[in-house]
Amino acid sequence: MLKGIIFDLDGVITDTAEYHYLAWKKTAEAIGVPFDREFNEELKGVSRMDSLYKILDHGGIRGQFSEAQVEELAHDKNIYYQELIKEITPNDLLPGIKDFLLECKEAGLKLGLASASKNGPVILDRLEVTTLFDTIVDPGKLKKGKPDPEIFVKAAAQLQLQVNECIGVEDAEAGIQAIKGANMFAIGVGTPDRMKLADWQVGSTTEITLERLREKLGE
Ligand SMILES: O=P(O)(O)OC[C@H]1O[C@@H](O)[C@H](O)[C@@H](O)[C@@H]1O
Ligand SMILES: [Mg+2]
Repeated sequence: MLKGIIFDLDGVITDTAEYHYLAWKKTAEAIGVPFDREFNEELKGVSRMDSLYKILDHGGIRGQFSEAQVEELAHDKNIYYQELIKEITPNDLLPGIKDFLLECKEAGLKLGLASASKNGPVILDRLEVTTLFDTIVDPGKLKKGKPDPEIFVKAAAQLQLQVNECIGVEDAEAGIQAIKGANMFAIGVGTPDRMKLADWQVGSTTEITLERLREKLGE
């Protein structure tokens, strides 16, 4: 029986996925690595350092950078990103998502956040939805990032629920793999070709309601 819902943040609750894209594009192009939306899909859900290594590998230039230089590039990306998220307000919540969160709370479901982003708590505050979440997984304490299921398994444990009592919501292919790896039902926000592994694919967050979810779960 459904008792908890575990959400990704970027691209599910707010459109910060676009800001990550812009900040990575600026970082990649500054070091001569071509960067487009197609390649960006591979970075969705992936931690800051792992994303940067993917970019360096994509350009075939990983060997040219010392560890300290890589740290500096990651730091620069985060500065660009933090500049972009400065002006976030509750108006930046993706359509329908606040209603869904409230609906779930009213139904007594527990809500968790499973985002790889270290900026997650600040963004939730700016969106004024922090108090709706019963738990937030600290991405700094994970051994493995998405697509590993660890973050979703941990979120369920923090909610004091079994994995089969929880479902996950994601917009990244790596995120859907993580949810499925945790043996949970996955809602995928995105195009059918990218959300192939999802149990329920939606093109927009407006399509997600508790009634429809219960129908999909057969409850
Ligand atoms: O750099 P941050 O804010 O810690 O975010 C890490 C990752 O967080 C994920 O939620 C995003 O999908 C990734 O694009 C991002 O790289
Ligand atoms: Mg995401």
